[in-house]
Amino acid sequence: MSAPRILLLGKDGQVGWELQRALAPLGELVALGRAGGTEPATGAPLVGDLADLEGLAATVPAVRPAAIVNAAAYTTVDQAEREPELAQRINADAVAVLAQAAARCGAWLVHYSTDYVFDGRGERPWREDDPTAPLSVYGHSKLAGEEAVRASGCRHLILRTQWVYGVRGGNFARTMLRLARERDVLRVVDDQWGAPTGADLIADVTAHALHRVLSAGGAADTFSGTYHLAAAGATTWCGYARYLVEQARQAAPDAGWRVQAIEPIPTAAYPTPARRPSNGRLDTTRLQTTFGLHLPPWQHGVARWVASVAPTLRCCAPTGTGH
Ligand SMILES: NC(=O)C1=CN([C@@H]2O[C@H](COP(=O)(O)OP(=O)(O)OC[C@H]3O[C@@H](n4cnc5c(N)ncnc54)[C@H](OP(=O)(O)O)[C@@H]3O)[C@@H](O)[C@H]2O)C=CC1
Ligand SMILES: Cc1cn([C@H]2C[C@H](O)[C@@H](COP(=O)(O)OP(=O)(O)O[C@H]3O[C@@H](C)C(=O)[C@@H](O)[C@H]3O)O2)c(=O)[nH]c1=O
Repeated sequence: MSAPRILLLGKDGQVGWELQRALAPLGELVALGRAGGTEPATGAPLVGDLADLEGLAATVPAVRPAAIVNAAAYTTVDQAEREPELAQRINADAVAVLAQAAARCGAWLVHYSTDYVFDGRGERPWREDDPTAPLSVYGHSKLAGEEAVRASGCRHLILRTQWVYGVRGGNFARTMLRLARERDVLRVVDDQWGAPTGADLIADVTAHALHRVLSAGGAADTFSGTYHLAAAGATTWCGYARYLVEQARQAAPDAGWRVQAIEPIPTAAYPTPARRPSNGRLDTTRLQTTFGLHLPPWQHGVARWVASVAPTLRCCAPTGTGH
């Protein structure tokens, strides 16, 4: 039997970058960024821009994948409040196109969603079937994407994750390490809870789960559904920032650290255009029991990530005093 074809969209994002590595052993990977590419066998043009709905619809049958993994998304949470139509187009309309195309050609669709589909009430970790009630345009658009996948009837894995950091692209961790070298005091919200989750962990778990479903034959349908995927444990953005800076100071003591204090503040003291959930904790029991996984504590991945970026901190210590 020939190796299954996997169509990856969003190959240049934090998760997409790690997926290129993690999915490669599973089959023949056709990985597209926004600029698209060409079909390996025929040379036909392939569309990777999720805003091009027609092109996207034509790309899936041209590739004839066994699975589509969609890591492309509109992820700038505050900007989405000003661009709701674009967020909806990328995070929902394009996802609907992918899901319908997957249903037509019998492909699996792996799609990522977020803790921001919840309103953040209470303290109990959210389970997959808890009621959703997004607080932001981004959250609404991601929930609409989820609903489009379910409505299409395609076999799917919707993986809700959170607080992602990776070696590619911007993220909260990178911002904190920059600010800690520019400012004496950082003020960071201490009443929003979640688990920082590495793009590498997300990609590895995706590959593991996808391998299981692609090799399960007729029994695979039972895997189709929504799963929470986050590192174990929970902290606040402030707890996360403190851990990051502590680890980074140890890994790169000569990187020009300026910060003297990381002060905990309430959400109200850091106003943003988008509202964010206070409780974003995700209960990952379903994923762990279904796929026989054990997810590591969030500190493990963060410490590894800091070690990987430490050499760049040393060589790029900021020299200015800017605030
Ligand atoms: N980042 C996070 O903290 C979290 C992310 N998620 C979800 O995980 C998934 C992966 O996120 P992550 O890797 O962190 O996100 P990134 O923002 O790192 O990557 C998203 C990718 O999508 C691309 N993209 C944006 N618009 C388009 C478009 N119109 N056509 C094609 N590509 C486009 C971006 O390209 P470009 O750089 O050119 O804009 C980027 O490469 C997403 O579904 C996201 O919603 C869930 C929870 C938390
Ligand atoms: C820079 C900064 C942020 N903050 C706060 C603002 C906000 O409440 C929190 C996180 O800010 P960010 O904007 O970096 O993170 P944000 O973009 O909200 O991160 C989210 O991204 C999307 C894609 C998701 O799906 C979520 O799971 C989550 O990861 O930290 C401070 O308190 N102090 C600071 O100096």
